[in-house]
Amino acid sequence: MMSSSNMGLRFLSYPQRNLLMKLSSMPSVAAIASFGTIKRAMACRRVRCHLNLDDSSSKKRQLERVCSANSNGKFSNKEFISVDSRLYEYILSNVREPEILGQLREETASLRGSKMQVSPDQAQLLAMLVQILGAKRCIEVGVYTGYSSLAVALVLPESGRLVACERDAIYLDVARKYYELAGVSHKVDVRHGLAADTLKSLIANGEAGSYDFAFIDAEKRMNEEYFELLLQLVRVGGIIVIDNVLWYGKVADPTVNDKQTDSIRRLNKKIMEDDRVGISIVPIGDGMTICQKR
Ligand SMILES: C[S@@+](CC[C@H](N)C(=O)[O-])C[C@H]1O[C@@H](n2cnc3c(N)ncnc32)[C@H](O)[C@@H]1O
Repeated sequence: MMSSSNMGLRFLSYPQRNLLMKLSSMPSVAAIASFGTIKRAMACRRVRCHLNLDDSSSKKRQLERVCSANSNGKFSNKEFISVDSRLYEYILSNVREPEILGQLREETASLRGSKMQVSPDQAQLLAMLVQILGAKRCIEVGVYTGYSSLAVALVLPESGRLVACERDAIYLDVARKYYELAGVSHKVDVRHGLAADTLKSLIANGEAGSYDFAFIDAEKRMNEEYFELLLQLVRVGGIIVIDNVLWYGKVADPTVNDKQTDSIRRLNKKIMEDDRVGISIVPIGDGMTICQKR
């Protein structure tokens, strides 16, 4: 049996668990706050903090977690925390993950691309947003094996509908199996094909302005197109969530200029300047932007 302090580890496969334990023993690794990105956390840059090297190691660790945003005094030296592996484990141990989602996560862990899955804390946030909105009509772009879509479908009312867009049929087989097991198949309208085509067909079908909630989590270079199409499909007051907006921290690193990073940066800037939506970047997982249509 797992001790309560290790409860968060139940979310991890054995290789990930081992990796996390290694990370825990490395005092200055700022593990990125994502279940799906623990491997990448090994390469994660240290967060620069004001450290007193004479302090005890526990005090040092505390200071490492509390950092100061001190860019030209613009943000009044506001303090914030970085999530290391121990703190992230604590967060995971406080996530209420439905049993069926846990089973899907375990099954997915052995599949190619399992790191693409959103983390349990992210799925919990998506489900909560759907509930706060009282959403009935939702869209997901990028289903993979169905973890985030199942989290949403589980909290939709019986009359609710989730249009689930995915181009890879093999992943959809797993997703469909879990929709069945969870008893939510009737709420999920699976669309196998390119997501942009599906979104355009919904618009052509007169469904613009009729959706409450959308989640974008597919090919990052397509995000701008997905965002524009979804902005047509979502009603005023509805929400669009975009995943991976921090891109493992690369968006803030001026030395990184690959196409994917550039496209994520460009969209972040565009959305920041876009009066059509209210916005909030939430540093959960690999970063999510919550946009509310005005
Ligand atoms: C990051 S994964 C989605 C993870 C999922 N939201 C979850 O939490 O389990 C991205 C998925 O988008 C799919 N995808 C990528 N490009 C796509 C496209 N143009 N149309 C539809 N699906 C696409 C991929 O096949 C992959 O399964």
